[in-house]
Amino acid sequence: MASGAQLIGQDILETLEMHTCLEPVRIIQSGYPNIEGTTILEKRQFVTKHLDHLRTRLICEPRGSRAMYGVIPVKPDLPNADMAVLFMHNEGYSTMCGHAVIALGRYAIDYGIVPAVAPETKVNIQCPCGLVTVFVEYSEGKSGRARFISVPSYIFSQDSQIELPGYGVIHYDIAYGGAFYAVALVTQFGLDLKTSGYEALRSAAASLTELLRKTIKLQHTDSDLAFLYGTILIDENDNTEEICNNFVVFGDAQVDRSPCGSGTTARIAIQFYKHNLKLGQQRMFTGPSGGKFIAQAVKEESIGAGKNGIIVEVSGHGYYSGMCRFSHESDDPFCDGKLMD
Ligand SMILES: O=C(O)[C@H]1NCC[C@@H]1O
Repeated sequence: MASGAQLIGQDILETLEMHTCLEPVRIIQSGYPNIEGTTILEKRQFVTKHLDHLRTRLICEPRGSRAMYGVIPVKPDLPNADMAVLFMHNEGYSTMCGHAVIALGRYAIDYGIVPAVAPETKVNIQCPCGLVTVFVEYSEGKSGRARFISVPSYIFSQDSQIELPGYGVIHYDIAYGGAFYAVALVTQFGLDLKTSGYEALRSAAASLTELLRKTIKLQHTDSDLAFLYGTILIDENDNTEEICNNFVVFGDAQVDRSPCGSGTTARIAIQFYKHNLKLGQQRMFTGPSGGKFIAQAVKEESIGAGKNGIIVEVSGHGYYSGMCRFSHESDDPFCDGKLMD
């Protein structure tokens, strides 16, 4: 096909495509209508209520897939934020996303949102969960690896158990890392992270998430954040120097290809508060793609009500993979996309 071919259809949406450890980061560049709201959580409510057809159009098939993940840049409402973002996935809008902020750190430099500073550029990104600071390596005109400092992570509940039909009694913790995750040992499901198939792992984790969403009540000072985002299946290496494996299933049975940045911060909180990790001690995490993050507990901080949380740093590398221009035709019965397998 000749380059410069004309795009047929209407309402062009332009995106920049990145990924971190294979987990997609589809960043809206143009075509989104004005997003109303003063605070970032009001903006998140606005897109949920009024613009969700654009999320499904961009995230679901045929433009995306069950595994697609997107970012909508919005105007920040915190004075020290360089940029603000909403995150979207196959079911709705996330409150935190580590793999995306790792990619967005580079994007902020390369697309002129912040001036590049060598050897490391600081970018403050306002996320629905709060302000996340990203430090991006920069040398010889090129941005690279990034480390982010997240909002405080903490254990919400620990050593709980529930009867999960088809699997038996499952013991789990719930931890917060900008979003709430259930964390459970994979062996309880009769599975193994290295040898069990992807589908078996996905459906085990999704079943636990679904049951817990129906049965437990989470609390957060912002009620918009008080929901269970997903489940992290882990193996028994919290107290060793081995690589920690994360199999993270979030949204509607969406499998994170990366080790999951926010899940990693939640997991570090569990390791730290269960005395399996000290301040400053680094751990390597890997996910289904084999891509790796390095994380460490940086310091404790009060989260109110006499409780402490842990500030976690996670590092990884995001990469550019292209740009897209999407359209739709008004007589297309699938113009707003559909979630398939
Ligand atoms: O890295 C993360 O935090 C995200 N990846 C997909 C699910 C989470 O939002």
